[in-house]
Amino acid sequence: MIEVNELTKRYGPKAAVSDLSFTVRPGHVTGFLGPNGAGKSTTLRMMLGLHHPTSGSVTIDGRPFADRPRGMRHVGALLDAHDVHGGRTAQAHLTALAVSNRLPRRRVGEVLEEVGLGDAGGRRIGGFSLGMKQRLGIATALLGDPPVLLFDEPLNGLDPEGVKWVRGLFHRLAAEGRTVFVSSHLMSEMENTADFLVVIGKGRLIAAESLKDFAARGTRQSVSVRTPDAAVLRTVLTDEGAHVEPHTDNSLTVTGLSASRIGDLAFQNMVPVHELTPHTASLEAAFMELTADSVEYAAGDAR
Ligand SMILES: Nc1ncnc2c1ncn2[C@@H]1O[C@H](COP(=O)(O)OP(=O)(O)OP(=O)(O)O)[C@@H](O)[C@H]1O
Repeated sequence: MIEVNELTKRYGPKAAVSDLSFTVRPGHVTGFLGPNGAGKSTTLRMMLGLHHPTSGSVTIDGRPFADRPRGMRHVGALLDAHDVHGGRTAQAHLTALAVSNRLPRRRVGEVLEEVGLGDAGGRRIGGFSLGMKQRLGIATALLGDPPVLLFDEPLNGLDPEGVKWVRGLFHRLAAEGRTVFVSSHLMSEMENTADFLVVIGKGRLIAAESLKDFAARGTRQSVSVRTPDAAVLRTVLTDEGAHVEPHTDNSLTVTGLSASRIGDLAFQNMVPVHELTPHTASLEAAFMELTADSVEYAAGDAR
């Protein structure tokens, strides 16, 4: 479990992270979402003891990461896929890390296979595509077989097949009981990847909850209803306190009542219903709404 307690990081007068508190639990994939510049990378670096907080603390399973002698055996991280020596082969890069962290050398072959780079182990990293570098970064995080895994934008540069593979891998790692914490600035990337979300904007916490609860915060749920007696049903639903928007094709868009309540009311008033479709709020819409005030640079800012 990762516990972030009232974490603040200032660079001069600017606060990159402000009074941030949240918990990341094992057994789930938790998405760490926020627009560009929200403070995700700064927070991840503080989790790993690479940046010192101005105030507050982060513990991983009860202790700061810096106090963990087992290092890569306890926490695996991918922070920047480009941060590797291009002249080395993937195999040499991982072997150096295995040796310096006293990990068994056999892990090198295992993790290369695991990330689909089994045939590329002998090639120089300088010739790797961004997607291959991401896979190598994931292999590095897995090298120590750690219970806690942190990934900064791991889906960047992956093709659709690669994205599908990463999602499967993260779900499997979480199902094994590990803590999997994954950052992204795109809700679309997290939608089928994470079970829980920690959302930040301008360094502050916006939400820490399940994906389902997060979606429910956004645009209100609406229901499409189609009926030959649109005028009658509109009156019935409005009397019940719903907001009803009529359309020319005998359909209504209703907010403020559930689909089942609308169906019951139509039945009680003998109004035939030809369609009743609930529309849940899109996650993207919820994310845009909640972070709208936190975007550092929006289109139209340039003058
Ligand atoms: N070393 C630094 N010196 C000064 N300001 C910094 C430094 N590192 C980060 N910042 C600022 O802190 C804020 C948070 O940056 P950070 O990289 O953590 O955001 P992020 O959410 O990871 O963004 P992105 O999705 O663009 O990577 C930004 O405004 C950034 O400009």
